[in-house]
Amino acid sequence: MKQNYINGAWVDAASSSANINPSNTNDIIGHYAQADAQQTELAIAAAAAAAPGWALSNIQMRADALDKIGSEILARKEELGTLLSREEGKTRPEGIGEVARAGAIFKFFAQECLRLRGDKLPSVRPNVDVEVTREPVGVVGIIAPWNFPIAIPSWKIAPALAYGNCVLIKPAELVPASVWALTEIISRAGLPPGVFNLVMGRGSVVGQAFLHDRRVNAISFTGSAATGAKVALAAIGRMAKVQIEMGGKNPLIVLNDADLATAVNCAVQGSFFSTGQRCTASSRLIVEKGIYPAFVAAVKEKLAALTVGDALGAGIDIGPVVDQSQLDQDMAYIGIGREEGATLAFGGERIECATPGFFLRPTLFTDCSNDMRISREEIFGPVGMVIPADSYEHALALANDTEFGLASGIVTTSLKYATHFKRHAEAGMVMVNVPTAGVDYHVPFGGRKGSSYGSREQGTYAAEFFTTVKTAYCGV
Ligand SMILES: NC(=O)C1=CN([C@@H]2O[C@H](COP(=O)(O)OP(=O)(O)OC[C@H]3O[C@@H](n4cnc5c(N)ncnc54)[C@H](OP(=O)(O)O)[C@@H]3O)[C@@H](O)[C@H]2O)C=CC1
Ligand SMILES: O=C(O)CCC(=O)C(=O)O
Repeated sequence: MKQNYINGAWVDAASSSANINPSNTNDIIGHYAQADAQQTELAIAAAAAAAPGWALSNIQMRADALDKIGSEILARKEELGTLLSREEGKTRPEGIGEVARAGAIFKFFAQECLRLRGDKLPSVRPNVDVEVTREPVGVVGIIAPWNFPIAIPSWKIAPALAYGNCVLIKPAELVPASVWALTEIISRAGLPPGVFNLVMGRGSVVGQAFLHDRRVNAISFTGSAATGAKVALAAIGRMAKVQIEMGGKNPLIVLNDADLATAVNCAVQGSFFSTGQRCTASSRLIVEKGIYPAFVAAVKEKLAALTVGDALGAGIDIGPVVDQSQLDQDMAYIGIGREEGATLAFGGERIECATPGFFLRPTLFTDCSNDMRISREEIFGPVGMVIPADSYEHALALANDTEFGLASGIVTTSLKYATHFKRHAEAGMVMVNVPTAGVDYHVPFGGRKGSSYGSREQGTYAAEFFTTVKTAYCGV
């Protein structure tokens, strides 16, 4: 059994769960510990005990530890990327790319340790000094999803540690191996016991314990909108700091003046790569009527040339869906699209490969309307849909007509429309002539409306969540 890591020690749990390769369900990657409520309580107690000391720890020591972690991740990116692809199903190049991103994130936050800033200001009163400083929040409970098994945990863990917080992390049950491997690296970085704790187990047990224990000062969650709403309510109910990243129904507008190759590349990458299992996926392609026929024909041609198969295979463009339940959800939405009257222009069926896995042909619906369920609800699979638009103004109105607001993209050669779109797209991240998915690691990540709640993740903006502001007045 791969153990949990609590208070600086590897510990067995009462039970374990099998981690299964979605490309080949005969391949069991390993058995991973499942903490119960009692073990989770021990982890919370360890983190709470370590917090006061870690909050005052030397910033050079924190920077060195994070830098060491980042270096080892980068040095082992091929091995760790292979493991990631084996457990999650994105292709090996995508897995290696994600691991490299995780390494870069640790190195970025290693430097951020050294850049903690404050303000010293004159007071409006005579003979008084005012100082504004940032302090750690304390213990941070991290609840992670399955679709980015190492990048999302890293962009929560690295800033938490950099700003002097203790960490409790619960990876998604479907993908414990990447965070376990990351923990093994962190365990050798010289952090005091209790500063970093891995608590693998069920959301309903471990996640719930984080949410309801007052010693956990902040909760950083990424996952579905349904779970996110429950997490937010529980955290706010006891006044814990909370940051929630959820889904999207991200539009990509293609205008008549777009470069066709750029439009097709953005659409195919954004909608179908990583098996469409990205919250930033382009799940609504809103296409102006003048370019619509050429665009649909070119996307279909590109989809026909893609190879679906074992995530670890050479030359594979699209790996499997993550598990049976996600595959069932994708197939159910394909059925819904047909019933709603959308045209099934490509795919729509499972694929048999050499190994038993959850393979689905990339699927394209055309002639969709924005009020169909497939245009409003997040599918989270390799299913794209094309919605015709009469004009730029019509396309923008359709793009903004959604419950979500994570990413929003446009493909155009017009500076006027690009500039207008950047200003008027109701989303946290706006993309012009680049795919909606695939973001930088050093700038803020997050959305609006039903996609996100709380302050932004990543880049220097992460300090907002992982620190708390103190204003000190001093009579002189
Ligand atoms: N905006 C963003 O940044 C991102 C959003 N997502 C969204 O995440 C979803 C896919 O991820 P998925 O893992 O299925 O999402 P879930 O919401 O099902 O799970 C996310 C995490 O929450 C845990 N959890 C489940 N129930 C509870 C609970 N009652 N209390 C506390 N924790 C709980 C899960 O644990 P368990 O291990 O038991 O499943 C998992 O670790 C998609 O909808 C996608 O859009 C994904 C990535 C990024
Ligand atoms: O698009 C990206 O690079 C990151 C997206 C992400 O975090 C997600 O889809 O869960």
